[in-house]
Parts: sequence; C-alpha cells; structure tokens
Amino acid sequence: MMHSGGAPIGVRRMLRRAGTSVPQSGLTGPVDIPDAVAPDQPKDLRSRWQRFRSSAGGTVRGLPRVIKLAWRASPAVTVLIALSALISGLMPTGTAYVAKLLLDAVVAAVQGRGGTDRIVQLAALEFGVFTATAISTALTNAAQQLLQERMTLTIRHRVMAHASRLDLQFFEGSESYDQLRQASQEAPQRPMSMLTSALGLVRTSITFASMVVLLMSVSPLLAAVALLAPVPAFISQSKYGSRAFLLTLWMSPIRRRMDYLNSLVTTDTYAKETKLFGLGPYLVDRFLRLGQNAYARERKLTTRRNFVGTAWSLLSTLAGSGIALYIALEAVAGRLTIGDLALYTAAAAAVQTSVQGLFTGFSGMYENNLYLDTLYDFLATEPQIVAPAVTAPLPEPVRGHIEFQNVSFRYPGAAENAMDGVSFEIRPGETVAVVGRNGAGKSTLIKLLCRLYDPTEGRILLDGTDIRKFDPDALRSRISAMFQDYVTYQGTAAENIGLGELSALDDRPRIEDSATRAGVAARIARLPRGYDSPLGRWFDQGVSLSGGEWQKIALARAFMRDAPILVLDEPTSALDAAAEHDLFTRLRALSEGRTTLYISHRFSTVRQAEKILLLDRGRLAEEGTHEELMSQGGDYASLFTLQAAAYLEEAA
Ligand SMILES: Nc1ncnc2c1ncn2[C@@H]1O[C@H](COP(=O)(O)OP(=O)(O)OP(=O)(O)O)[C@@H](O)[C@H]1O
Repeated sequence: MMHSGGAPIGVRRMLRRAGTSVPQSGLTGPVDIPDAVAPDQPKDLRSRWQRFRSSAGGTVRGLPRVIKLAWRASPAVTVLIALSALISGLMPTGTAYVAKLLLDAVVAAVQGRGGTDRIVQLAALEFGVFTATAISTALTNAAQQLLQERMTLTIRHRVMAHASRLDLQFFEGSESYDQLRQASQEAPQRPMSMLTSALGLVRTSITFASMVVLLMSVSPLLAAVALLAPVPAFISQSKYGSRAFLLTLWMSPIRRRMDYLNSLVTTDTYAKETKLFGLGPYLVDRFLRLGQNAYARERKLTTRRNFVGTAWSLLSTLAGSGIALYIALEAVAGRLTIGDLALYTAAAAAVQTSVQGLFTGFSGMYENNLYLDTLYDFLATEPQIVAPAVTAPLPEPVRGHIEFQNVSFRYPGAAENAMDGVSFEIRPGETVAVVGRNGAGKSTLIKLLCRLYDPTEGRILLDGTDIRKFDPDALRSRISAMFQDYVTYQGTAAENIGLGELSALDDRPRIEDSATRAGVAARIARLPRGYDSPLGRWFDQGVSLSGGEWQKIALARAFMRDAPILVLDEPTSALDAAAEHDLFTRLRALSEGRTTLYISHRFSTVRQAEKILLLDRGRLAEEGTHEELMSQGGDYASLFTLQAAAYLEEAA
C-alpha cells in the first residue's frame, strides 16, 4: 500500500480502503476511484481535537530527525537558513513600522510640526530595512538550494547503501518493493520540503507575533480583531486542504496505473506485442479514462475549495474592511494618526497572510512527514540473512559437498510451500541436473543454495556445515551462478563478462578465457571494437545482441569466478541447438573439479548429468542417473519419452 508507512491510523485505514476498491491489475476493470470522504470517525469536538493532536504531535516529532539530517549535511548552511528565517520573519513588521513612522513624520512636516531631517533619516532607515530583506531573501534561497542538493545526495546515498544490504525477499515482495521505490524516488526531496515548511512556519509565526505586538501598541481591540478576522478562512482552508491531501494520496495508485499504461505504449521492448495484438488504442483509451476520472474528482474538490473557501474568506475581508473604516474615521477624528491607519492596513494584511502561511506550512509538514515515515520505515528494515555473531570459517578449500536435509520453504505470504521436505546429497565435483515441470521449485532450490532465502524448515549443509553458520557474502563468493533472468548490463563486452569477478574486471586474458568457455569469443571478435564494444542500445554506438548471444555473455560472466560450486539456471534456454550441444559437450571440462548444478528442460542435455533430481510441486519425486530413472519408468521416463518422441516424429 502506498504512502501508508507511518501515517496516522485514520489515514492508513482510508488508504487501505482505497487500495481494495481499486482494481489490482490496472489493465482491466473499473477506472473509478472512491470518494475522498473521511472514514466513519466520531465527529464530536473531543475526538476531532484528539485526532488533530495526534497528527500534529506526529508531525512535530518528525521535525528533529530532519534537523539532524540537515545538520549532518551542512551545519553552516543550517545555521544560516535558521538565521535568515528569523530575520525575514521580522522584516514585514519592521517595514510596516518604519512606513508608519515615515507617514506620521510626513504629516507632521505638512502640518508644520516637524522638519525634513527626520523624514530623510526615516527614508534611510526604510532603505536599510528593504536592503536587509533583499539580502536575507537571497541568502535563504541560496542556502535552501545548497542544502537541498546536499540532503538529497545524503538520502539517496543512504537509501542506495541500505537497499544493497537488503534480502532478495524485500525485492520480490510487492509491498516492500513499493516502499523501496518510494524511498528512492519520492523521499529524497522530502526532508528539505519539510525543513522549508518548518522554517516558513517559524518565519510566519514571528511575523504574526510581532505584528500582533505592534498592533497592541496601537490598539488592543484592533489586535484582537486582526487576530480573529482570519479564523473563518483558516477553518475552510484546513478542511479543504486536508481533503486535497487525501485525494492526492488516493489517486496515487491511479497515477501509477496510468504510468504503467504509458510505459506499455512508449517502451521499445513492449512495442512489438502492442502492435501485433493491436493493444495501442485500448491502452491509450484506458489511460485517458483513468485520467479523466481522476480529473473529475479533482475538479469537484478544487472548485468547491475555491468557491466555498472564498465565501469564508469574504467574512474575514468584511471584518477587516469594517475595521479599516473604523480606523479611518478615528484618524479623521484625530484619535489615531495616518501612520496608525497605514500600519493597521499593512498589519491586517500580514496577519491574514501569515494565518494562511501557518496553515500551509503545517499541512506541508504533515504531508512531508508521511513520506518521511515511509523513508524511515524503509531504513529501519534490517536484512534477515546476515552473518551470525560467530561465523564458521569457510573450509579452505571448499570441496563442494552439498546436502539438503528435509528442506521446506514457503515464500513470505504464499499459500503453499515451494519446497517440501526435500533431502538429497551432491558429492564434491559431481554434476547434477534438476528437472521438473514449471513451478516445481527448481529455481527456488538454487535460491536456497545461494542463501538468497533461508529454508523455513530443515537445513542445507556445505562440506558438513549448515550454510547459515557462514558469512553469506563469503558463501556466495564461492558460488558461480547464472540465473534464469540474467542481467544484460549496458556496458562493454569486457565489462559485461568481468563483472562476474569484480577484482578481475581489468584482467583481459581471464575475460577472454571466460568468453571462450561460454562459446561467445568468436562473436565478440566480430564486434566493431571487440571487447571494448558497448552492448545494448542505451548508449551511443551500442551493439544489439540476439537473445542467445546475450545468454552466452551471461554464461561467460558466471565462468569468470573460479568457484568450487557452479550453478546454472536454464543456461541454454536461448541457445541454438548447435551452441547448446557445444556447451554441454564441454560442460564436463568446464565443471572440472567443481560441483555443478544445472536446471534444464531439455532432456537430451539432462541425460549427461551424473545425477538427476526430479522435482514435483516442491517435492523430490525421483533421483538417480538417466539409466536408473528410465528403468524406474516414472515421471522422468515419461517426460523424456514425450520429448524424444516429439523429435523422432519430426525426424520421421
Ligand atoms: N518471489 C516469489 N514469491 C512467491 N512465490 C514465488 C516466488 N518465486 C516463485 N514462487 C512460487 O514458487 C513456486 C516455485 O517456483 P520456481 O521459480 O522455483 O519454479 P521453477 O521450477 O523454477 O519453474 P520454471 O520451470 O517455470 O522456471 C511457484 O509456484 C511460484 O509461483
């Protein structure tokens, strides 16, 4: 669920509801979004007050961590920003007061009660105040921009560093992945917005307080009226402001669906299917309907907010104008000066703006704080697959004896086990093939072996020690792997291969050797700049490779590491028959001295393995050599015969 991180319970509940009523897939189903009405919460004054206190309390509590962040980013700039907020808070009051003094001096001079000297002095003072205002504004802007850059960098760095430590589980779960996206895309700007809102609040509070004090000196009654007049406007602002915020939150799933539809139509990899299936007009139309729907909601709120909001603020204006008239009459009667009149006008306007400013500042802080809660929740998530307090040293050398003992595993949130009581043993140096229907648990087995997940039950031993006793990084460094969904890096051919062993990134002979082993050396030799040719289309002069060529590059990357365990998940799924045959005839040599585990759907290659494991819905159904399994006449035999028959039929 988006945005629900540390939001107050009420907001969370609303969001959850919004989530359930919005279609999950985004491709079909209704495009409607629920109304932004408040949930059934008690509406009496006391509960309202309590709700206000809890959200205000949360917001204020969020502030110290932002200040800490700013301080860490740059103490000097933080102090500068705080100082300039103080100064610019006092400036409107200073300006109004000097203007009053100036006007009074002018009137006195006109009436022959004073000289021009005082006018010149006051004009100079006014110039000073204006200059100070301009300088403090410039300082604030510069400091804010600088701090923004520094803080964004700090946070993006922290998010990235933290993400690199997190378990695979975090990336494979939709909720946690959502949290990660938000933390890395939306949150980095938020602390500065929070700080800006908070400083705005401080500045307007200072203006507000100093103006009220100044008005008190003219007339306590006026001060009271100036204070009370903006109240109706304030109430309507707060009502519609919070609704607008809720609407924005409610619309975020809709926005994400719109972004997804947009990407389906505008991304190169989707273009083929979109065209062939004629999906373009459907997707475009759906995008438009979602957008129009969201717009309709927004229009309703915006219109109401502005019209009703204006009606309320007219009340404030009416009160303000009444008072202005009263003061004008008092000035005519000589009980107040012209300067007092000017002061009141300036002060009333300033007080009204600051009341609005207070509200905007506070609601901005509230909103930013919700995002920050998500960020901090994310940063507080700790990986669970970590080195134990006392790690067992990896055997030197690792022999590659692997044992699964009654291993069961269920993905978090899944309804059934992906692996169920699986036990088997692989001797050092053995080559083992894992087969089974789609979804049988083959890739899961590999993820468990690489300790990307921990078994829910049972244990996995490497050379007799439970792999949970090792440091996971050390364990992984002893495994070479190619996954089903291998990465195509937008880099040169050499980099694409060298990344398999970071320390050997510049070791060209080793990279070339890996390429030869993966059967891709000849293709690289034909690239315009050989190993230095950029691959992929993201950058200039990048060469597009075919699916099979990419797979060979990924294989070469796996061969970079001189590790005692080699794990290949469907290593030949994209290879042509000749390349596949070539790889498997060489696999013995390639896996010389290593324990090798590979997954394949092609039984012609599987039969060469020294041992075959057949998984069926998470269970180990059959185990043995090709000959043994064939003579058992079980599932393996029938699958093998099925595939062989298909080939033979075609040959006949
Ligand atoms: N990240 C995940 N979260 C939840 N369930 C998952 C996850 N990955 C896989 N599964 C489920 O676990 C089961 C086993 O998946 P696995 O990927 O191990 O199958 P496989 O045998 O490798 O299949 P294939 O031959 O299609 O590659 C499947 O039912 C799948 O839906």
